Amino acid sequence: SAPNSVGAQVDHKIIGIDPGAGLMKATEKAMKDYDLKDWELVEGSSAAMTAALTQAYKDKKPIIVTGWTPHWMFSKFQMKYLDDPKGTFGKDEQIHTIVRKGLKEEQPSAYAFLDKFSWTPADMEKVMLDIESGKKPEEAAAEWVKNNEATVNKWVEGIQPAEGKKLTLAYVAWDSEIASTNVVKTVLEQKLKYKVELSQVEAGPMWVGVSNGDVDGMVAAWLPTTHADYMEKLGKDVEDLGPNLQGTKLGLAVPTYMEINSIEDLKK
Ligand SMILES: C[SH](C)CC(=O)O
Repeated sequence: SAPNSVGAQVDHKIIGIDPGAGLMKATEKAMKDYDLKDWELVEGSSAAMTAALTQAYKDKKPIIVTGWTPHWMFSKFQMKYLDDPKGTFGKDEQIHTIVRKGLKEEQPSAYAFLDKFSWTPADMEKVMLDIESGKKPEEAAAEWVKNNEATVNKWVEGIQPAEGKKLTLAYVAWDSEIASTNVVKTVLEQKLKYKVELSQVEAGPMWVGVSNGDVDGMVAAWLPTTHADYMEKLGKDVEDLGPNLQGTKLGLAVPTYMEINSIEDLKK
């Protein structure tokens, strides 16, 4: 590509996240669909990607990252998704709550709440931004629960507290799921008196843990496309309680100070 092409400017690198994320599979597919032969998708983690983005943005340097909505990067920075004319990244998706088989019989209160839990991208982004600006996840979650009493009470209305019973939730350290899982933990503990343990794992082990009953559930299933592989393999061994958030989005994201507007522009 030309010496001052965007490829040359970013050393033909797209800064990705953990390899098990569906977003990474979608990006690999996009690199094929758009024939980005000499490009590399850098594997790492959500934290490493946001650190690289923060540094590049501070230095007003070009950077292309695997992005998703909800995410604080779109409110903290001036960011834009690259157009995806081939539709590789799919359309609006949802985040689902998935629980182990048997939870309904053994932990009816937790099951009833997890079935009711649902909130908006704005709710999630508020908690994410508080965590990004330095609050501990449990603090940001407790604050959101305190400030959203009406919503929370609707979630737990008529559900019997489960004094001291134990519950384990799995999640992957994506900024969005750190926020949602801590809010769910706070409600289970404060309102339903469960003792909740969080298990931070990669995406594959998260799905496997719920399917074999090692963990009680998770609120981190990006469907229908992003986690389609996991759902295909393990869907019959879990119970899908449906969406807890509507209107997610995946794609390649860049600071608005970059001229490019489409994935097609990466080929030049
Ligand atoms: C990075 S998104 C939160 C989820 C996924 O891509 O699997």
